[in-house]
This record gives sequence, C-alpha cells and structure tokens, in this order.
Amino acid sequence: ISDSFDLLKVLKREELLKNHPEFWWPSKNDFEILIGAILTQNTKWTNVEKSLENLKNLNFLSLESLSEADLLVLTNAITPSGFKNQKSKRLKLLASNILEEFYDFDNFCENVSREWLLNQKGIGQETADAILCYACHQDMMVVDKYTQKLVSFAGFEFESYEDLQAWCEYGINENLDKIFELYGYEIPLNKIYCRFHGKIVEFMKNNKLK
Ligand SMILES: Cn1cnc2c(N)nc[n+](C)c21
Repeated sequence: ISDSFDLLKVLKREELLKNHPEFWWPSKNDFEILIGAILTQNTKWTNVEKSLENLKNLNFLSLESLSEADLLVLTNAITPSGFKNQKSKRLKLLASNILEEFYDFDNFCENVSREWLLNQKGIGQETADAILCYACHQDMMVVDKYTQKLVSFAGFEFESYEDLQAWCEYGINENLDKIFELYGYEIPLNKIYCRFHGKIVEFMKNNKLK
C-alpha cells in the first residue's frame, strides 16, 4: 500500500458495505446523523441506536423539539449511549445555537463551517467531520482510531488528526479518474469519503487487528 487509493482498492474487494446503506451511516434523515455523531462519542454504535430509538419515540428528532426538550427527559432518553448528563446538555445547546445562527437545519448544512462546529462544546475534529461529511454532505474525510491503526499496519504513522486526514484525502483526490473506473461512474467525492470511512470502520470491527 503506497497511498490511500491502494487502501481503498484493497478494502473495496472485501465488499464490507454489502448490507449497509449507500453512504454507510444508517439514518432516516440527516438531522438524525447530527445527533448520532454526538451520541456515538466513547460508546458502541448499538448503544447509539437504542438512544436514537428513545428520541424518535419522544419526537425529539428535530431542532425545535430538541432545543425545547425537558432536560431530564432528554437525559434519561439517551442513557444507553453513555455520558448522558454531558451529552444531553450539549445536544440542547447545539440545537438552540443552530436555530439562532442558521434558523433551520437545511441552511445549517449548506453554510456551517468546520470552525463553527469546533467552537461548539463537546464537538472535536472527528465529530465535526462526521457531521460535515455524513449530515451536510461536504467533502471532508472522517478519520479515527480505527483509521490510525489500519494505516499503521500499512507502515504509516501520523503525528496529528490533520496529517492522517490529509493522507487519506490526498490519495483519493490524486486518483479520481481511476476511482470513477473502479465504481463504473463519476461517484461524488463526498460519497467516496462516506464509503471509504465506512469500509475502514467495518473492516476494523470485523477483524479486531491487534
Ligand atoms: C454510523 N456509525 C458511527 N460509528 C459507527 C460504528 N462504530 N459502527 C457502525 N456504524 C454504522 C457507525
């Protein structure tokens, strides 16, 4: 493996996303992805699904209902995904900040910047990029511990999140024409990033590389 395009090719052969949605992240709508990106911090995805189910049953899956939600009820609803007191406060604050700054969710997705997200309490680089990539469909590759570990097996060590992210994005952008051939159509860059990150997560979850 000499670049991230080689890594994508190797992962693509494993058909890791066969039983997954086209963009990998399972959701009914983009707003749910925003919530899921916060809830998935430091917990297993299966726990996030339980919290999302609770939020759905309480009709909290909208900006307005989340910003007006009773904190105690919200905190209780997201118990399955851990850190409930921190995450409930942050979700309410994020929802009201989005309403105040962007008026509605679609406008937020169109115009939010990575900096604005990073300035929100409880949102770090990985969460910000997951929101930008999967909820807002911007051309931003999500990297994480799984990515770091997988590329280290290919002999690459990176000092920072940005360096790892740059390595992943560079190899893709340098080989777009070959990727269009591989997929058989001009697959949008955002979709390549969504699927590439999804393949890495699924590979590392299935293979438990030590
Ligand atoms: C959306 N999403 C975020 N993190 C995930 C994970 N670890 N495993 C599976 N999925 C679907 C995930």
